[in-house]
Amino acid sequence: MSGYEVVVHNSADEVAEALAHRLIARLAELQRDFRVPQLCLTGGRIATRAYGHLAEEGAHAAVDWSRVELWWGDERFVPAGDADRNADSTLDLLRPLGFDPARVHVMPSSDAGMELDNAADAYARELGDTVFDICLLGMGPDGHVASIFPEHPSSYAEGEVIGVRSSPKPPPERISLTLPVIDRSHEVWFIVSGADKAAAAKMALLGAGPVQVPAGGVSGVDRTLWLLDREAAAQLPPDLAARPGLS
Ligand SMILES: O=C(O)[C@H](O)[C@@H](O)[C@H](O)[C@H](O)COP(=O)(O)O
Repeated sequence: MSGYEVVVHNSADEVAEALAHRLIARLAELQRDFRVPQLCLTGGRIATRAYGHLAEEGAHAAVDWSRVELWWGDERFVPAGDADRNADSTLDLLRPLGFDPARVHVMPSSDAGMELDNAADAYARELGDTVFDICLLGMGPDGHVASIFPEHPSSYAEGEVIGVRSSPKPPPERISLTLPVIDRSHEVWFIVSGADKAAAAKMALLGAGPVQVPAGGVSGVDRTLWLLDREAAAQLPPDLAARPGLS
């Protein structure tokens, strides 16, 4: 288990740009070592902005996108094509990069012919013992990550992939990786923006437990990186946060 690094950017857009740049650099590095990087994506507004930057800048980068394996940390259990799906809009944005469909592991939609728990089990089988090189995570104002919510059965869940019911944030049914699977990632990168995240960021980084603040229960094996904007970092002790370029 790693300690964590905290980098504070001036704005949400700077966080999104920084994420895109870091992804390009790290994926290129992994490929130079002849690896097929395993990248786990997240939904949310800040991630979506970052994928926009990635699509623009990634086309000219030293990354062979057809040799990057894509996974998702969670998905809303709604029909394919529903505007609530994380993967559909992300793949639209990333289309210019030319990912290999065989390496794109989308979580099942609700119209795929499986009920929720079977769909979660199917994704667990697809995942097998995959270890993510990089797992991206947004964080909700309540400290939720993926679809693991505080004081909710999802925060106690065992296994690797779970069906989530009665999600405090709609839609109510979701599929999510569990904390143990996220924690076996080599690197976990949080991307967090906005004043409504400040209290949860503080609690997570100052050691709150995973049931109270799921984000606080997460760490990568080699690295746990928090990229925040100033608003989200507003309640952190001053000695905790580095400025960009220092890490
Ligand atoms: O499934 C969801 O309900 C959201 O995708 C959610 O988990 C999101 O990732 C975080 O709330 C951070 O999102 P923002 O980047 O939009 O703040």
